[in-house]
Amino acid sequence: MANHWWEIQVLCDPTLEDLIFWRLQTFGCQGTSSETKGTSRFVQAYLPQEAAQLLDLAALSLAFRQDAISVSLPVPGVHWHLIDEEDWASGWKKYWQPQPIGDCFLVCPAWLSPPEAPERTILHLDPGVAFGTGDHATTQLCLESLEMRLALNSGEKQNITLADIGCGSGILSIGALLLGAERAYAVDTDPLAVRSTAANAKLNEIDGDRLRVSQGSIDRLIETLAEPVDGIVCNILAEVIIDLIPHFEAISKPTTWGVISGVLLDQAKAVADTLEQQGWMVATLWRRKEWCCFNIRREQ
Ligand SMILES: C[S@@+](CC[C@H](N)C(=O)[O-])C[C@H]1O[C@@H](n2cnc3c(N)ncnc32)[C@H](O)[C@@H]1O
Repeated sequence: MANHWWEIQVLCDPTLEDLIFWRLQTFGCQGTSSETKGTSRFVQAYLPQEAAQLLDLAALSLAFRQDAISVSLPVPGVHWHLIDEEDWASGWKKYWQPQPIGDCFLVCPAWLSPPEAPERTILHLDPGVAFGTGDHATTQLCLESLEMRLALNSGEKQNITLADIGCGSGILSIGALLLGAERAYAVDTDPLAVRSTAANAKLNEIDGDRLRVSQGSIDRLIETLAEPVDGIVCNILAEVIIDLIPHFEAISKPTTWGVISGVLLDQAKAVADTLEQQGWMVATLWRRKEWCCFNIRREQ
């Protein structure tokens, strides 16, 4: 029995209520209620915290939006928050165990002792409230892509620099640095993520000069980077990524590659079209569950 729950609140046109209930139940919600608010219906649903991550909730919200648009009704207002977050902060840790990712990594919660003589590279993590425990398919796809780029090209990796846009817990930057990249420039619009990335860099004994983290987005990188980077990682949502892609060029050189995730399969075409329009070639497209990850490079 979970102690900590997502409370999902949806304010919708009454015509959409059944469809919203169906989506919430399919999503795994275990309790729902609804009431009238003015001319709308207010639906609440509950889900154990460990059953969904923020990207899943954002995807659910997108599905509500698309349902409404497809029948020309107003887009529902959707909010979610954790109930009992204070207890959750210590409670959820019980459920998180060391997790192997790809061929190289073992993501290890900071409060557990890592295995002695590990065969894998240990990535210590305490994400706090930031996204990026390694549990989500998109984070895994990005780490595996970085592994392919860095571990498999060991001769070329020494001088690699990386931009990590939407760094969350810092897991991707830290993974790249542990694989031998020289420096990562990480940004996130959420100040809690910035703090989490800096703390996780310390946990992994990564020098502050190798992982430079600041609050902001790609505009912050454009302002501050003295030179273009060798690689870009960006695991956010498709709508955000589509807006960011036209700015990738400003921090790139002709050989720059990218790892892009946070994209649902049915949004892949829109992202691929934008990449192509902006001079990026999709080298591989990996998928896991309903998510995909683009490995891209500049079109020569
Ligand atoms: C899905 S999490 C990814 C975290 C981590 N990189 C990973 O792969 O697990 C997305 C992160 O992007 C941040 N974010 C959202 N929009 C952004 C934007 N426009 N620019 C930079 N960061 C953004 C969020 O605050 C969140 O921490």
